[in-house]
Order: sequence, then structure tokens, then C-alpha cells
Amino acid sequence: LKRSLNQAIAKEKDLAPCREILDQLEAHDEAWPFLLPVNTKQFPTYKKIIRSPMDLSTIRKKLNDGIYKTRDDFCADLQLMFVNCVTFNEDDSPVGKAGHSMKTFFDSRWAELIAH
Ligand SMILES: Cn1cc(C(=O)NCCN)ccc1=O
Repeated sequence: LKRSLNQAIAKEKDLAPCREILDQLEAHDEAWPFLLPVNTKQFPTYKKIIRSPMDLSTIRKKLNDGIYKTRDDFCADLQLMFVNCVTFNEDDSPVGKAGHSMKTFFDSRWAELIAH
């Protein structure tokens, strides 16, 4: 379906805050477990337990490649990343704690973005 120029501009506006939030997530002190895909050689059971891996570099690539059509598509991949983390890691582990901290940060920034 061909988009008008206005629709293309509207789409760009809608996703612009996603770039901003992603910048902040990547810069977060507790982003280290999420910057790259989980190393399945280091964690051989990961692929068996987590059927849909997701990480910040993959989200960045999808955003840059125009894969996300709406903000909610973007938000769904972040929620997937956090659910994967809770599934695979103990809450009181270093990665588990980082995941909870990053999710709390994301949810508050997302609310500001949507609630204006
Ligand atoms: C998201 N996640 C990350 C790791 C990890 O150790 N990442 C840092 C590598 N330097 C392990 C399990 C997990 O679910």
C-alpha cells in the first residue's frame, strides 16, 4: 500500500520517541546484559528455554530497518526482552536484578511518552 508523504511523516513522528527511549536504555548502567544477543555458547540451554530471543541491538536494527510500523510493535519487543530475562534468570541474580531495574526504567519513560 503506497503511503502518502504526510503518512510517511506521521509514521516518522510516531517512532521518533522510540529512538529517544532506546538511546537511554542503551546508555543505562544496567544495560550490560541486554546490549547484544545472549551468547548461546556461554549459555547452551538458552535457545531451548527461550524460543524468541530479543536484545537492544536487535531492536535498534529493526527500528533502523523500518520493521516497526507502530510504537506498540517496538514496545512489544522490549517487553519480550524483559519476559525472556525473568524466565531465564533468578530475580536475585545480577542479570535478574538488572532486568527488573531496566524494565522499571523503561515502563516509566514509556508512560511519559504516551501520557505526554
Ligand atoms: C539477558 N541475559 C544476559 C546474560 C549475560 O550474561 N549477558 C552479558 C554478557 N556479557 C545472561 C542471561 C540473560 O538472560
